[in-house]
Amino acid sequence: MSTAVPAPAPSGTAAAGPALEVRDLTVRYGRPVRFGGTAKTSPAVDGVSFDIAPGETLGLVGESGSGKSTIGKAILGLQPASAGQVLLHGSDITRASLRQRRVTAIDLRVVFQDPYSSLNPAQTIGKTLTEPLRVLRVPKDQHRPRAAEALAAVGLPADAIDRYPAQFSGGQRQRIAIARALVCDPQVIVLDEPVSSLDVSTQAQVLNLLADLRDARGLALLFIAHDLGVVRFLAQRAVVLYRGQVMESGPIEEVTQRPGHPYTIALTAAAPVPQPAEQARRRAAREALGIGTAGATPTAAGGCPFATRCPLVTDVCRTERVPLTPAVDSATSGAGWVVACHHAGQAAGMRPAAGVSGNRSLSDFLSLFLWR
Ligand SMILES: Nc1ncnc2c1ncn2[C@@H]1O[C@H](COP(=O)(O)OP(=O)(O)OP(=O)(O)O)[C@@H](O)[C@H]1O
Repeated sequence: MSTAVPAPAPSGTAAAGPALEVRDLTVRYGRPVRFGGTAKTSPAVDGVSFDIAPGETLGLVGESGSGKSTIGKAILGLQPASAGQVLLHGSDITRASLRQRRVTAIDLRVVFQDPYSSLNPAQTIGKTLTEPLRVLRVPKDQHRPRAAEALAAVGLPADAIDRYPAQFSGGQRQRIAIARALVCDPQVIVLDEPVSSLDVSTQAQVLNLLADLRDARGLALLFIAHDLGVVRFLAQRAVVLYRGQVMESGPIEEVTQRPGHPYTIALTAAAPVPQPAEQARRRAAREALGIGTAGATPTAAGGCPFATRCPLVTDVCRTERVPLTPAVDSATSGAGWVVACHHAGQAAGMRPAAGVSGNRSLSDFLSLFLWR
């Protein structure tokens, strides 16, 4: 069971509740039959809770296989939840019928990682953008003006509407995918690794665009990524996942600058920094941390999932899962900062000197990647 991490009220919307809430979400894929019986698979997502306020970005971060996309799919109704709830503006949409999903699809949109496979090459951009409007039965005379408005919002020329995906670069295609999400005028967008397939300078431009759109429209963004440095650029808060469980969660400054869980510390040490000497120092520090490889055997059910890789592991970690509890420094810093570690006090001593790079401007973001 995890602790919900409340979203701070953004300025001007103090009375508004969260746009999106995920409560104790558990997702299990399939149940393989072995030797004539049923074997329960371990859940891909295990008791995850968070919420996102209007105008806020929550970063969902973790290495491959940690369950990030599964959470995104469960929110969108593409993968059934085994337990828990998803609420959109307070309404439970966890088990919404297709008909109900048609209504929530106006408010809840998605942008996927790969702008090459997510756009139909045989359709004009106009047709792609107006498709959700047709499905949502928006009056036809509004289709073209709304598509044009969405293209303008993402900085593409008006004549893009009659062109085909092949006529655009990867970054422009991702802008088109964002325009397709915006055309319904949504309040929540799930961004599943939206910049991972783009080159570095294009990544920065798309992240800047997303920040501008969020601020101008009060969008709630769930930003799924494996890289804490990228998450830091856009998110106000972060949830760190490992094997489907929340290891740490809280304000982005705390999670990236003073991580409290050994797993977050490992992710932080893996994030790039713009100074080569510091990058080399971190590489050495990372090796000295003695954190095992990503493919390590999972811990037996009931213990901390990170126990087989953790340099601080003791017997209790192998048998008892610790609930999310306020981080060691949380009395003096951001509210809602929680860590699931038996040895969080000791873990603080493993932190790299400067956390993830504090750079947030476009040029600093670019320099961050030059030293990768
Ligand atoms: N359709 C599926 N059937 C069975 N298992 C699945 C399926 N999709 C994902 N999984 C498993 O669920 C777990 C979480 O996968 P998920 O794709 O959500 O992780 P992720 O953090 O998004 O990883 P990545 O960054 O590589 O996309 C993994 O162990 C994965 O193998």
